[in-house]
Amino acid sequence: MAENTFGGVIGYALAPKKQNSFIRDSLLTLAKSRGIELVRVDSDKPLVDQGPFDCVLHKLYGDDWKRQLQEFKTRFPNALILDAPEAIERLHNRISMLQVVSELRIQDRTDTFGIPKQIVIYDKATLMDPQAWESLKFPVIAKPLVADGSAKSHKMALVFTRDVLDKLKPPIVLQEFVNHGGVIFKVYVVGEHVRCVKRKSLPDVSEEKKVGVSENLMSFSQVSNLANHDAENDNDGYYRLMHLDDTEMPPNAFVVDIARGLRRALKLNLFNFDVIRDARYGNRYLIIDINYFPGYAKMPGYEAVLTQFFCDVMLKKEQEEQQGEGRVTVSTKDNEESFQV
Ligand SMILES: Nc1ncnc2c1ncn2[C@@H]1O[C@H](COP(=O)(O)OP(=O)(O)OP(=O)(O)O)[C@@H](O)[C@H]1O
Ligand SMILES: O=P(O)(O)O[C@H]1[C@H](O)[C@@H](O)[C@H](OP(=O)(O)O)[C@@H](OP(=O)(O)O)[C@H]1O
Ligand SMILES: [Mg+2]
Ligand SMILES: [Mg+2]
Repeated sequence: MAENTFGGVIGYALAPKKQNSFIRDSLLTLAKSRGIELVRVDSDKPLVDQGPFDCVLHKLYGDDWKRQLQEFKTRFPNALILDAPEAIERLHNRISMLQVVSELRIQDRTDTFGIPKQIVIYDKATLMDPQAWESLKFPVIAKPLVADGSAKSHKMALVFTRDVLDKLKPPIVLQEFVNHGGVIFKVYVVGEHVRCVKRKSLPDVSEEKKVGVSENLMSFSQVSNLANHDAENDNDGYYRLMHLDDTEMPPNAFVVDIARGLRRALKLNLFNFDVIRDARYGNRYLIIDINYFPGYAKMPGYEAVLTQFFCDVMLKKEQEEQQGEGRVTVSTKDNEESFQV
């Protein structure tokens, strides 16, 4: 969208860690130069008593926060909430999160996409029932069903054999581990903007390893965040070893189509998704994770991307108000509201 002059005030409500990484002076300055003021929401005070805000940008959890957003929306119907809590909640469960992928219809003759085979286990009894997982091929990754941003929700285990399943704590998702050359693609979405970057992932598991592992369960957490891997900052040689540099990116148009499809289906503006390329095929891509409001500051030039997005949001809000619709949100389901530029 072309540069516009519609500025506004955006209240941000973020956990301290997210605030530290996202709210940088470089972002504040650039946004300000385009008429966007970013103001911290004080979580010790009621949201309705703060502002006025044209928009509330948030990543906080819990019923009290949801109630506060609802109250704010009732009091200030023209204010935007980015994004709608009901839409975000879909990403808090690793099953509903990926269900949306199967709803996407994208025309591409060479590349295909989907999700790895997975099952959900709610209790120990089912976990110990061989029938429950007989359709799965090992190794599998055990992921907590809940993906609510807690440290616990990122604790995963690579499970090589069935006999260690009893060590897992349901509710979990068991997802087939797919070899993908040790490199993951992270696709950042900010409204219409889509950016794909390469990151470190788990290394492939060889056929020998599948049968002869000494450790049948390997725990890990946030592997793609472990270090900043780029060619210049390759302290442990991973970049060179895993050929991160040589790894071909997925076709950009294909990635953009998936991103836009997901955005529409999820009714979200701010998210990223993790994609791996199935090493068995080379043109088959699997979406394994979708995250609300990810670490945008890790995206090169995030200040310009976010600032443009804020301007686009303000422009669209202004246009819709001028059209006299009064309401700028698009109603979807009962109680669910979303806004997309
Ligand atoms: N099915 C799979 N096959 C191969 N590797 C996988 C698979 N699922 C996950 N991984 C690896 O495990 C890592 C963590 O998985 P996932 O992205 O689901 O967890 P997460 O904690 O939600 O991550 P994030 O920090 O991105 O939120 C991935 O980045 C990838 O390296
Ligand atoms: O703490 P939760 O709510 O789970 O969110 C995390 C996401 O799951 C991760 O995907 C973010 O890291 P990436 O931007 O590298 O995906 C990660 O980014 P951060 O560590 O920079 O904040 C978080 O946003
Ligand atoms: Mg992930
Ligand atoms: Mg995640």
